[in-house]
Amino acid sequence: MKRVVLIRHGESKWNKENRFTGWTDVDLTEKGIEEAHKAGKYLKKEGFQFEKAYTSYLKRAVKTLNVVLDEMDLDWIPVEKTWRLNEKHYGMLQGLNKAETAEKYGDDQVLIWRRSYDVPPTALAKDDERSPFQDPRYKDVDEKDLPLTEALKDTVERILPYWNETIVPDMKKYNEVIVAAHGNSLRGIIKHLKNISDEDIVSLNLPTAVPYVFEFDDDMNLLKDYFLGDPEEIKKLMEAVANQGKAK
Ligand SMILES: O=C(O)[C@H](O)COP(=O)(O)O
Repeated sequence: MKRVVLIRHGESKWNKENRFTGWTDVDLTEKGIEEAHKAGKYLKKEGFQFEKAYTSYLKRAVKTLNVVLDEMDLDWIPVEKTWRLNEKHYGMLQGLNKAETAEKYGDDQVLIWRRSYDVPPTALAKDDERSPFQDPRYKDVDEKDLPLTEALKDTVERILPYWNETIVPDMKKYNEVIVAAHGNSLRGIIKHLKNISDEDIVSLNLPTAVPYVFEFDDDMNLLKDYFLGDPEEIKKLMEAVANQGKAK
């Protein structure tokens, strides 16, 4: 059996302030670091032995992964970073408060921007200081691949080549790997793995730093998936994420 664990980063400073983050590189809060420690302890207790890890170019995911691996005494395993696992790019919404945006444009519009499969927020200008075109970390990315905004569909389109061409082939030699990424980039992977419809993916909300385990047979056919943790608590955390985009 093969196992891939997906984990969203711990609480970030902008999660705490309820701001759209996307590709903005914000740090974890103390609570976020604690959440990552808790996840690492849990994974260790359950006997996971990751052989490789994958994460994004954004520090909230990188640092979460480091804390998890440290808790598991697995600091030494190979870690591959890729821009393809970055969060969905939130365009002009990046930096805005989600509840205030809902007060201004309505809960329904914010739900479309956050969760619809194919409607992106307004794009950033290429020369906006927040644009990835202005950020040296993306200098090796083909310009045609760099987003100025994204719907989940666009996020899925840039993640799937990485899933299919890097992670799946790696699973020929590894039995257990971990992917530390973001709410929406992971929703994209989960949509693909579980064949979730464009309509049903709207209601999937991932809590921060809760390990989500996917078990596969040797041919990478999905056998089962489950969160590690108390189901009631996880349900409450998911509802809280959903409510972040509602007017107060
Ligand atoms: O980019 C963000 O703001 C968060 O990582 C995910 O936000 P969402 O739950 O509003 O999509």
